[in-house]
Amino acid sequence: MGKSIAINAGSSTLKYKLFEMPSEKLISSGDIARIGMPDSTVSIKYGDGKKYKDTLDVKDHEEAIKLVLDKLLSLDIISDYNEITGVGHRVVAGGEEFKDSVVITDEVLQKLEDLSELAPLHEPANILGIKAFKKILPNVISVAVFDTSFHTSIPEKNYVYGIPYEYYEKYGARKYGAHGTSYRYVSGRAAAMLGKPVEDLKLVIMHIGAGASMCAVKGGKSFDTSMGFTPLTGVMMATRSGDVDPSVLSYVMEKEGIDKLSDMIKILNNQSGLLGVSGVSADMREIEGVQAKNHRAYLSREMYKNRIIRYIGQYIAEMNGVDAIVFTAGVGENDIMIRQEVTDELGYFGIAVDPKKNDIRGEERDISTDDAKVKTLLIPTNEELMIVRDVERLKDHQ
Ligand SMILES: Nc1ncnc2c1ncn2[C@@H]1O[C@H](COP(=O)(O)OP(=O)(O)O)[C@@H](O)[C@H]1O
Ligand SMILES: CC(=O)OP(=O)(O)O
Ligand SMILES: [Mg+2]
Repeated sequence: MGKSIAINAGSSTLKYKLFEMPSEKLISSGDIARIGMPDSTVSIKYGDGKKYKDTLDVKDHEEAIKLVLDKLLSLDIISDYNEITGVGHRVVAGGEEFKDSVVITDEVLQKLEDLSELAPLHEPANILGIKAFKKILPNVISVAVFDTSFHTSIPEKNYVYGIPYEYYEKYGARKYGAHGTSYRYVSGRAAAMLGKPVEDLKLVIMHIGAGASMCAVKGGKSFDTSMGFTPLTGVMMATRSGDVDPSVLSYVMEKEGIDKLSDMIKILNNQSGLLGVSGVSADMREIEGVQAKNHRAYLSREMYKNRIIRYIGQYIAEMNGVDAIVFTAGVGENDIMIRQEVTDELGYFGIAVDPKKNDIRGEERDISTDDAKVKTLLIPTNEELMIVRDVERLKDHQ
């Protein structure tokens, strides 16, 4: 018996879950959201139904990690850090090196630092979390669980870019994808809900939050996904552009007098997407609050939806069929209107959502109409559960 904690640093959030292991009983969960934006929110659940909530400005992931470490003790969730006997970290990029979760040694940590370029918004925060917990718990097992692992099944034809092949061979310039731990969890739950073996299913999963991606899961394995070499491509996101013709970059750089391509890529990562198009906010809730009177906010939301619709069509074609589509992550789990509006465009495929069943947030449910040919499921993701399971698995193999 022991307690394992999973740390999940997203682009705008820091989430944790503390489990009693091996029973997988949830002891506490916490979510710091809107990191780097005004009025960040802190929400912690612990004890028997106790809740702690606060609104303050959390400027970066370093502050967020300090806050989590502080609250674990000050709210009496644990009385000593040493009660924690396993730590698992979400790490976004594993490159071609890490195909499975791994115990973090100094050598592994160095390799993660080297991979930072593959997930510039995430890997530095993931590494901060690893170091902060190593400092207070130097002798406790610490495991990295990679977003990219689930995507190692993607066939070559889907991960090689149409650029000179030597760039892949020499530098690993290929599609790696992200959100794989979420896709792993959600595809398992989808199969359970549909009462069929995952091996027999074709799924399109939409992990749409601040970071957003889509995955075609065929027979339980990732077949294609929308994020690329880094988590910048694919659908449009909170601050990330999604797919763009690369020629736009050099053209705009010349016009705007931007000298370095890395600066332009930063604009695509941090100042684009919902934020860049609307000029209002990166947060879908704020966009929805003003879209009726602000055309750019309305447009940004229309674009967000349209990119999702486009990829659903693409993945149904690529898999030559689909049994179910699944909504998950911040927007997917909570935004009733987005789910309705997206699926309303997909009637041709036999997809139809029942507005009554869809009137729900953050709970597992089949939201399709009774006669829908293709099911639409709402499945809250649980990356943290997959993370502590991997800690447990690797504990025995240390
Ligand atoms: N009720 C809601 N309606 C619409 N969007 C929401 C709602 N609740 C949360 N979101 C969106 O979810 C996003 C966060 O998604 P999440 O998956 O938790 O974060 P991250 O991508 O940082 O891991 C935020 O951008 C927020 O706008
Ligand atoms: C990879 C990625 O974009 O993650 P998140 O959605 O947690 O920001
Ligand atoms: Mg996330």
